[in-house]
Amino acid sequence: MTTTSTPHIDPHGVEIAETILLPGDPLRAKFIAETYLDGVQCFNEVRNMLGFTGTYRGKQVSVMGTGMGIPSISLYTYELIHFFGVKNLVRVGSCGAMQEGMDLYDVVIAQGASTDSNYLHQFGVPGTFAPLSSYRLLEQAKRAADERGQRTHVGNVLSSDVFYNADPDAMEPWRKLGVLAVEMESAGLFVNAAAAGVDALGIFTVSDNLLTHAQTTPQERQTAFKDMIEIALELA
Ligand SMILES: O=P(O)(O)O[C@H]1O[C@H](CO)[C@@H](O)[C@H]1O
Ligand SMILES: O=c1cc[nH]c(=O)[nH]1
Repeated sequence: MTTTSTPHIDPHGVEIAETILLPGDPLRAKFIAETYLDGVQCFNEVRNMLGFTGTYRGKQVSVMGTGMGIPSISLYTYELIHFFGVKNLVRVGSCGAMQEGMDLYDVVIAQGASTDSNYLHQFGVPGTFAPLSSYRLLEQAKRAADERGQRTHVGNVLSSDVFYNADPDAMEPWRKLGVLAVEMESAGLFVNAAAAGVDALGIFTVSDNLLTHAQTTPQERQTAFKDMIEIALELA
């Protein structure tokens, strides 16, 4: 790749790995880099959307914040894929669980991402496109989780444009269709990956339970999601 910078990413000569972990929170990206990677170099500070490259068990891997919502993750992943040659994009996020039997800190792996966003309309399909994760990455992540004895929920998530919904029952139709959890980015990531022929996955930690209203603290959202991060790093 010959690109040196884009409007939102300026790596100033630092390489970006083919595999990247993508938390919404740039401070979670910094935490992951400082906690798990060796030989870390910062590759992006534009808009404080911190990105880092290092090695994990000898393999090069990058990690970068995406911001919140489909518009934000979509522009960063478009640039990472089309200008910097990134091939495996693994979102590591928090989510709100909406099915019985899901506890705080459980790990959710997205097989697909339904959405209430208009982002997919630009692709002009004469129907509804189902944004799916990469089967290869999904299988690897599930295997890594099983080997750790980690309880996981695999299935559909909802990538919503709305965090504070005017309708208190807005999640009910999705819940009735078996959607496991709500977050705000994966459908944009998955359709960008599909359009470019690269691989993407979403792995989440349950930070909120929409049925019981239990929730984790802001500090925990930044640093306490160890299982999800360690599973994602197995994909490097
Ligand atoms: O923890 P992150 O990765 O930011 O993900 C979730 O948290 C944010 C909302 O608090 C949204 O970005 C949602 O998708
Ligand atoms: O309820 C939640 C929790 C995390 N992220 C979301 O988008 N919603």
